[in-house]
Amino acid sequence: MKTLLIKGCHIMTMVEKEKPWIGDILIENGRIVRMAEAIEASASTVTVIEAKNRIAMPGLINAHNHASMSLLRAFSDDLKLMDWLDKKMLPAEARMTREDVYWGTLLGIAEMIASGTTAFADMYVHMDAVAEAVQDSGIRASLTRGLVFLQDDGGRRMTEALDLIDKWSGAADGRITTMLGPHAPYTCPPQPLQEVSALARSRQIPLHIHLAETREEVAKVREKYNQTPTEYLHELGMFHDNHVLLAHAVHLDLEDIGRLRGMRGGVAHNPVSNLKLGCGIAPVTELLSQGVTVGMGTDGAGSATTLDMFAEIKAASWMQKLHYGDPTVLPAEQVLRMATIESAKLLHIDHEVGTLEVGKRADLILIDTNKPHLSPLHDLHSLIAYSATGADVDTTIVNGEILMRNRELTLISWEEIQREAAVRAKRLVEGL
Ligand SMILES: N[C@@H](CCSC[C@H]1O[C@@H](n2cnc3c(=O)[nH]cnc32)[C@H](O)[C@@H]1O)C(=O)O
Ligand SMILES: [Zn+2]
Repeated sequence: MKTLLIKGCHIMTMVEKEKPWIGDILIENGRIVRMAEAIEASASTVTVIEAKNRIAMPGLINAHNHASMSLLRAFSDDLKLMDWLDKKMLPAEARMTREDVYWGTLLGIAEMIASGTTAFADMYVHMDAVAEAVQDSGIRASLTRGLVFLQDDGGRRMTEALDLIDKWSGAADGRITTMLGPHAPYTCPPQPLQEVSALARSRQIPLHIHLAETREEVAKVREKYNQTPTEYLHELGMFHDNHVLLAHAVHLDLEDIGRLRGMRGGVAHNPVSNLKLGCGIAPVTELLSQGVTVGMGTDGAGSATTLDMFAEIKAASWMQKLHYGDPTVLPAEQVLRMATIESAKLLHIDHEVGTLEVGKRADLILIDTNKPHLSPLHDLHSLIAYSATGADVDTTIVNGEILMRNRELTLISWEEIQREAAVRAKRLVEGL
């Protein structure tokens, strides 16, 4: 039996309104089996982590990503989203081989593990390679083959999407789950969108889609269908009896927010990507007040340039405070819950992860507070939300397995990833 004992840490469970306390965490066979003030190591205990000055919290969950786009980081910044996508990303992506996607995804995963992310939702191509990277690295992920329906491809994308689901759902000790991923309202006409929604409903597969990211998108959809993007999806019946993960949801009017009320799934807020692309401020406070689940993601490193969820946590809270001119909006504990348990709900894995609770999977991180910018220890939620960065995470654990210890990756080799990524990244963007 694999046993891990973490001793003497501040335990921040992220269960609503629970105050942090100091104690030990016992992990057996990938699950948290006990949390108490003092737990003695037994003979079968394999590993003991002395965690004085550390804060233990649930691993962060990145609810919207294209991990392999890490290969395109800092290649074409400061462009409008549609130019960025059409002129830079899509041509570079058209060159990507399966091996490129494997190494690109590992690059993204290395960054995620090193900044305290233990699960992510990914929409991309060559998803077999993404799944293999998830399997090899020990992280958890919800995977979907992105479906753009602009040209007839003889059903190839859809076949790949279904193959991913059949082959990888529940794989890697249950670390891999899958979704169906129509890309966005402006790349998916009504008929295929309706078909994918119906298929998702009949097979009870969650959906993952971009929504209302830019003003241009709103104008495009208005011109084509005389509807808002949210209305378009709603009228097609997508939200009816489907779990839907909506990425962005920046441009929603009050009626749109009403359309999302009571939906299964919810919104993945990507504040840094929205800021950097000048998209706008998503109506997070209104969505929350209507009871819509709001989690958090980074989007690909091609736009956000970093996969550090601590940057998203700060941006999310500060954007709402700025928007309302009110510092009481989106407080520390709530924004941390968005990056953990609320994101877990979007990935449909909240029964297993997202809080530190006995019986749940041991997906957790240790943050080293023995640093000037993390002292003193007044309110730990505030400290983590507003002062910590990904580089303060010193240990990352998924399913009870240590993926990073004292900032050293354990299962994957940074040297190898760096070497492979550098060569591939160069080839992908040559001449673009
Ligand atoms: N191009 C693929 C579909 C890939 S799905 C994931 C796509 O989302 C794209 N993407 C990344 N970030 C964003 C974003 O912020 N908005 C819209 N699309 C994005 C990304 O470039 C990638 O092409 C095909 O035709 O089969
Ligand atoms: Zn995206």
